[in-house]
Amino acid sequence: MVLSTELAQMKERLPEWLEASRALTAEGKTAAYIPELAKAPKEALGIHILNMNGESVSAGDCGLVFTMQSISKVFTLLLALMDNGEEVVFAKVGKEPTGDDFNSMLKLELVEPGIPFNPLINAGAIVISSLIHGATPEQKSERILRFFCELSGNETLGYNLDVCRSESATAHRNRSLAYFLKDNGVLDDDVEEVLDVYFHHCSVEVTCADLARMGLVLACGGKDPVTQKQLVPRRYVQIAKTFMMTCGMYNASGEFAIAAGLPAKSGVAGGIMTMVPGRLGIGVVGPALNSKGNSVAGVHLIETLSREFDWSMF
Ligand SMILES: NC(=O)CC[C@H](N)C(=O)O
Repeated sequence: MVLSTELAQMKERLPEWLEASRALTAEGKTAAYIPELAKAPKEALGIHILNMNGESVSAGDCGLVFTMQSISKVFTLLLALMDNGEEVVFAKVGKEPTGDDFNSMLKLELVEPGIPFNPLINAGAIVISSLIHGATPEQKSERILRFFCELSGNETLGYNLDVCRSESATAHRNRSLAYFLKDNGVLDDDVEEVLDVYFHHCSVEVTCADLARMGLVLACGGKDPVTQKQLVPRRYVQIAKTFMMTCGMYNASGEFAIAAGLPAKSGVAGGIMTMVPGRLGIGVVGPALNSKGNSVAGVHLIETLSREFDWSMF
């Protein structure tokens, strides 16, 4: 009841807030280090918000299709935890934010034992890709895609292979990270095979509505509120949401936690998945990024909504 009132208020004000945030896209840039991502419409901004009763509101360019990029790391972490358990996963990746860029190598050399600080930076997510069960890279990717389909309630999710190839062709930094990890004894598998899995899950295409649904499952402790199916153990969802709060917005996570106070995960295609725990799933896209790699207008829009509706968890 209360929620419906909230959604009705949102529906009314959302277009105005969205346009105010859209103005910030002029300050941002699309990701250029993956050439295919540079083609995204820079001034686009869209949002979809879904509640547990299946009611939703959306505004702006919510029909835009984009690749998940780093948002996928939250879900590969969940699958790796389901495949291996906490002990195995956290022997290979840490639990701490880095304060460095998402693709930084710095701490891998500086801090013993040379494992990635957390599963949401590139180095950590590459290790997580290697922990997904499957006999071949294709089988691992297939399991990941199925899992994403289940969580989004969208059986038609697939890859953007142009983005996948574009990333693979220019992934000098991620290759360096992976070889470094191999040398540190953190990666057991063949580097190119692990990267193949990583590039594929980063290039899964979604809309804001898909992200909102996936966020809602996390907001509900791993239970799909539509089907009432427990898709992920609650404990693992707790872990994933904690990482989203501490590391989900890269090295702007502290700033975002203060401004919005919500678990969130961004990707370099401009997507942000966030949630109001126990209540709402939210998907946002705005391909123009700030210097930390987060959607400049998307961050502003979520911060506005959180302030207006007093969503901060703190
Ligand atoms: N921050 C991101 O979204 C990074 C994901 C991207 N695929 C990369 O590895 O660089």
